[in-house]
Amino acid sequence: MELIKLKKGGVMVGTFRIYVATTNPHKVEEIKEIAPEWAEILPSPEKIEVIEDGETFLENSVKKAIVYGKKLKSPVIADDSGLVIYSLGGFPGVMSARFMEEYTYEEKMKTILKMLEGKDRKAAFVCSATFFDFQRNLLVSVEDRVEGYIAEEIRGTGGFGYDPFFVPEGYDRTFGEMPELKKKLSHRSRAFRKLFSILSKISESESL
Ligand SMILES: O=c1[nH]c(=O)c2ncn([C@@H]3O[C@H](COP(=O)(O)OP(=O)(O)OP(=O)(O)O)[C@@H](O)[C@H]3O)c2[nH]1
Ligand SMILES: [Mg+2]
Repeated sequence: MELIKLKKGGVMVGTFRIYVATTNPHKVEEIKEIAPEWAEILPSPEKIEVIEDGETFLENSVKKAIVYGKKLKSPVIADDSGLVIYSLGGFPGVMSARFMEEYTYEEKMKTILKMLEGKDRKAAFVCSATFFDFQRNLLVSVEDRVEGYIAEEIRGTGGFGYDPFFVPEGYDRTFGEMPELKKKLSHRSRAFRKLFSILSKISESESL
């Protein structure tokens, strides 16, 4: 059975509805911006509690996809992502959201800037993107990252989370100062472009 019934004689005959297994609306917006025309990306109709006890972005991404996919009985995509600072041993990593959870991102970033005094500032954003189709018991996971460094100060108000102090490689402005470039450069757009391209290939192979 074709994964994505979209084309008859090369003509688009429909879209493939996919819910995003997330509580983070910024993620839904960023995934929508890069999704292919055949994918109808929607926020989950319900917020489902997922204990993110995985040690890696991959484990948490797969867990979110399976928990939401089983509950919604619909195809879903999930994203577990975070900031990795190499000189701090990969901190905050999978704890990026839970680090100083009760504080603002401004306060979180100020604390990390203090931790980085005199240290190497190389960092990366990492995103593990997972597709899960409950009916077909099909799960696909990919991961990608954007390398960069932590700026000396917080700059810009675009994007979300730690964007205002992350400078992607090859640029001198933070994601917070150039949110429009995230679409091209970010860990999320890279990971989900990879994922959507794999799903297209699976669908094409099934219709062969
Ligand atoms: O500045 C940022 N720009 C980004 O593009 C980005 N992507 C992830 N993150 C940070 O990493 C954690 C995600 O944690 P996370 O994957 O568990 O997501 P979340 O808890 O927000 O929602 P959910 O998907 O788990 O429901 C959060 O602290 C985010 O701030 C980012 N920060
Ligand atoms: Mg989370």
